[in-house]
Amino acid sequence: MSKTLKLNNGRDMPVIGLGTYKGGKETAQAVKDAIDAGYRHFDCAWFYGNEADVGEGIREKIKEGVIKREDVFITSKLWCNFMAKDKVVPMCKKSLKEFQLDYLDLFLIHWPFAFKEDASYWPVGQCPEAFSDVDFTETWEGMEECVRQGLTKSIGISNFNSQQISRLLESAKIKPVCNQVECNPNVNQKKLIKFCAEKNIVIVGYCPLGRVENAGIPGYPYPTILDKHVLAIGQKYNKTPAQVVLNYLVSLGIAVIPKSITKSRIIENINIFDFKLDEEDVAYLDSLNKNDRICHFPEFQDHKNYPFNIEF
Ligand SMILES: NC(=O)C1=CN([C@@H]2O[C@H](COP(=O)(O)OP(=O)(O)OC[C@H]3O[C@@H](n4cnc5c(N)ncnc54)[C@H](OP(=O)(O)O)[C@@H]3O)[C@@H](O)[C@H]2O)C=CC1
Ligand SMILES: O=C1CO[C@H](CO)[C@@H](O)[C@@H]1O
Repeated sequence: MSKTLKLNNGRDMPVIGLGTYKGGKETAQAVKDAIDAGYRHFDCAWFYGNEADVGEGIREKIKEGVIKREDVFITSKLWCNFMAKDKVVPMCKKSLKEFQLDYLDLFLIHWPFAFKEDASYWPVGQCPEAFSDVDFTETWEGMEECVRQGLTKSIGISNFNSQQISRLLESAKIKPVCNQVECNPNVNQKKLIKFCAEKNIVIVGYCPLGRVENAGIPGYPYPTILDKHVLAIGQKYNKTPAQVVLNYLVSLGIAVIPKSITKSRIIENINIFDFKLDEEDVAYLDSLNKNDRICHFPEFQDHKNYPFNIEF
């Protein structure tokens, strides 16, 4: 069973969650395998188009008597085309309908930048026409309304930089519990983790395994789970490179959401709490940091709320 992190509203978030992006038709089975393996945290988004599949897996395990709804922590996210204040509650309700659930545990603003509602959902080649001026401070008022209406227990942000977080905190009535950002040894986010910890905001690390299926594609950072030295570190503890990397990330005080639809890997990725890396191994993993992201999307860098034009 996964450990938990305490959120600033007193709720607990399991440290290991199952990522679900591109889980495809295997998603419901992966969710069920994950529940059997001890996962109680599922990371989803309207943009992934698989909330119905995740909901199906959860409901089947509830029906089998393995879990109750309150045992699992379910996250979804608001996509960039729906950031106008009056769109937030309807989009949250839409996600709940897909899941066939009564409430979410966590609802996130997926990205700080907004697209026009009628633009494509991934408007590459259509910028800046597709950019919307709607600011995330306006969106946040809609997120707060979701809490008031009981649609979600907690709200948070994703892909926000430190300046954007400070600006949001100036007007927020309900504080974000977390900031979900890319985190793996190529971009270990130590500065952002420290900044957020000072504000009692937890970091959830996405692409923790460096999205290994993209290895070798030009422009993608080389996934550190394929690094020969990381393999050797794993052999020392009788652990796989993925387990080494996940253990390292969790030791930074964050939650992680590795995605897998492969039962053996789903089990592998949660069995990371029974060893502690030696200082020299941590130092090696630290040395891999280059602030090099998989999800940096330079096509949106002229948007006023693009998050990666500053260091963190
Ligand atoms: N907020 C945001 O903007 C973003 C959020 N996310 C979230 O974070 C999650 C994780 O990120 P993601 O991009 O999926 O990438 P990950 O870093 O989790 O890598 C997933 C890949 O690693 C493979 N894999 C899983 N476990 C192992 C293992 N033990 N050994 C070797 N290979 C393994 C998977 O294969 P297989 O499935 O075939 O087993 C898959 O190809 C997403 O699914 C999504 O939920 C991701 C990106 C952006
Ligand atoms: O959550 C996500 C999954 O990955 C996508 C594409 O790489 C991202 O755009 C998105 O934020």
